[in-house]
Amino acid sequence: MTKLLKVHGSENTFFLFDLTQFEQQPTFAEISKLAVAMKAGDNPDLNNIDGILVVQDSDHQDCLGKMTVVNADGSLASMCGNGLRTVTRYLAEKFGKTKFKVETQDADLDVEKEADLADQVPAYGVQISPVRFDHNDFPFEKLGTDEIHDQMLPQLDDRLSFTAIALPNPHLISFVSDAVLKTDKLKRLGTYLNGENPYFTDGVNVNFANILAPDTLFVRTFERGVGFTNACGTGMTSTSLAYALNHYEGDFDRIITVYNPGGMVKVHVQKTGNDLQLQLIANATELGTFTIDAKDLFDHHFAAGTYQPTDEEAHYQEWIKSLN
Ligand SMILES: N[C@@H](CCC[C@H](N)C(=O)O)C(=O)O
Repeated sequence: MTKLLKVHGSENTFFLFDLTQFEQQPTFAEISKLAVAMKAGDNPDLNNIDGILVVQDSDHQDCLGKMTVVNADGSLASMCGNGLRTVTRYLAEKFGKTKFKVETQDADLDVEKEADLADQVPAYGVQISPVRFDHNDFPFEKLGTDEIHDQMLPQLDDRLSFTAIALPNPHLISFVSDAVLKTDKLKRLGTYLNGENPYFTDGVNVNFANILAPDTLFVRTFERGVGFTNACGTGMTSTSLAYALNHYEGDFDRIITVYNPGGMVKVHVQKTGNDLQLQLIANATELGTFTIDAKDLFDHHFAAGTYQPTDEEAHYQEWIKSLN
């Protein structure tokens, strides 16, 4: 039987799919179709996911595994911060290690176990890298600039200023008022920039952030390949970096607290000269296991499978209540 583990980081929810359980591994084309079919189906245990996190063996030094991110629309993403925490927990428990590396598309990232946030709310810290600003590294064009640092882009909005950062998946960030957060501006901009448009031809994750207090943010993200999500790890990390670059001159070493619709994370942002180091720290929650015959899974006969929940979500929700 095939097992898929349902997980979340700040309610950014995925099926973690360990391909090492197969003698003959499925192709990414099959996994992309699986993500789309799960999302389109009417099974509430399966259709509320943001994507599939594929775990494979890695032959890179110190890496316990490799993570590949498949968005809910079947497209591939170069990185996923919330997903990486859940993959880190999975590999940590599988191999009995607390500090190691995980191979991702563009980098082997340092990951580690952190202190639990509360009883049965385990937390992990993951490095987010590389950091890119230049339009040659992640496509944006016709905006009249090679990099976008807290600047007005009248092509996109007549009032907001923006920063663009790739980690290495692409993010557009705007610091907005609470009033703007309550409008449909994020939905309209996110939908536009992830459809056919002349500026971000490969789409972009769009993040609107509200500054709640010094080093404390609320971030909402319209994700490429997904739409609105409860939280986007690289979105919150890129937004924390944009905040620190806007507020601190020279070198800095700050812990930014970021609230999101699904919970709260900490982002450690460090700048030393030209070197930028980013770490995302928050929960890695296991919601349940979906067990199904491989043929039924890839034929999308999901009714043939069974879903067994854990009781971790109740503990996570208790922790959320304790934040208020
Ligand atoms: N939710 C993720 C980012 C997922 C990838 C994104 N949809 C993209 O296509 O870039 C995160 O937690 O970082």
